Amino acid sequence: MDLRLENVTLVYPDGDATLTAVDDVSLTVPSGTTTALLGPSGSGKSSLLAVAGGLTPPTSGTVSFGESPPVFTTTTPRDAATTMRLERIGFVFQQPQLIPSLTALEQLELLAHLRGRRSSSVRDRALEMLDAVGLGPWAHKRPGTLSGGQRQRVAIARAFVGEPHVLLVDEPTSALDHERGVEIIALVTSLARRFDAATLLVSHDESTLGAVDATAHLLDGRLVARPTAA
Ligand SMILES: Nc1ncnc2c1ncn2[C@@H]1O[C@H](COP(=O)(O)OP(=O)(O)OP(=O)(O)O)[C@@H](O)[C@H]1O
Repeated sequence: MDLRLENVTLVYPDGDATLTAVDDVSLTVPSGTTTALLGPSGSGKSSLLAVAGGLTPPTSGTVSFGESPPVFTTTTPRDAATTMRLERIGFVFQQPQLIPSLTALEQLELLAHLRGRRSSSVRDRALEMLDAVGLGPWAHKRPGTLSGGQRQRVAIARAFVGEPHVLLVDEPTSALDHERGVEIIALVTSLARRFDAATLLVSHDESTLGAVDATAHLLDGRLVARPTAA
C-alpha cells in the first residue's frame, strides 16, 4: 500500500505565537519503495515522520494508506492511532532501543506478541526476519554482545516482524561509520522491496543514500525541488 501525505501542516504553539514545523506537504511513497527525507536541522523532518506515524495529529491535512480513507487526520482518536500503528506501521529509530536482557530473537518475539500475532507463527517469522538481515547465527545473542551495526539490524528485523504496510525510519545511521551506514540503508531499501513496505527514511547524510528509490528535500517545513546551499 502506498503511503500518501496530503496537504499536511503541523503547527506547534511557541510561547504567545505559533511555529509551523510542516507546511502543506503532499508526498506519496509507493508500496515497496524507499524515499529518503532530507533537510537541514529544524526543517521539519522528524515532525513530518511523527505525523506520518500517527504519533502527532496534523493541524490540517491527512495521511492515508493506499486508496482507503485517511488513517490519520486532525480528529483521529488517540486509541485508533495507536491501533493503526501497531497493526500497520514499523518504526526504526536513531538508536536501536533494544531491551538488554532479551536475545535478538526474543526482541522480535516480544513485538510480534504485542502485535497480537499467533504464538505458533511468531518464532518462524522472527527467525525468518533475523535471517533476512543476516543475523540468523546471532539469534540467541543479547544486545551487549552485538556490534552497533548488528544491533541496528535487530531493530530493522523487529520493525518488519509485524508485516507492516509502512516503515518509518529516523536517522538509522547516525551512530554508525560511513560503510556501515551505506549497508544499513541498502538493507532497509531491499527489505522494503521484498516485503512491500512503503518506506520513509529521514537522513542527514546524503552520501549513504545510493540505494534509495527517491529523495525529498524539506526546507522550513516545505518540500523543495532541490536542496539549497547552506
Ligand atoms: N514538540 C515541539 N514543540 C514545539 N516546537 C517543536 C517541537 N518539535 C519540534 N519543534 C520545532 O519544529 C521545527 C522542526 O523541528 P523538527 O525536529 O521536526 O526538525 P528536523 O528537521 O527533524 O530537525 P533535526 O534534523 O535537528 O532533528 C523546529 O523549529 C523545532 O524547534
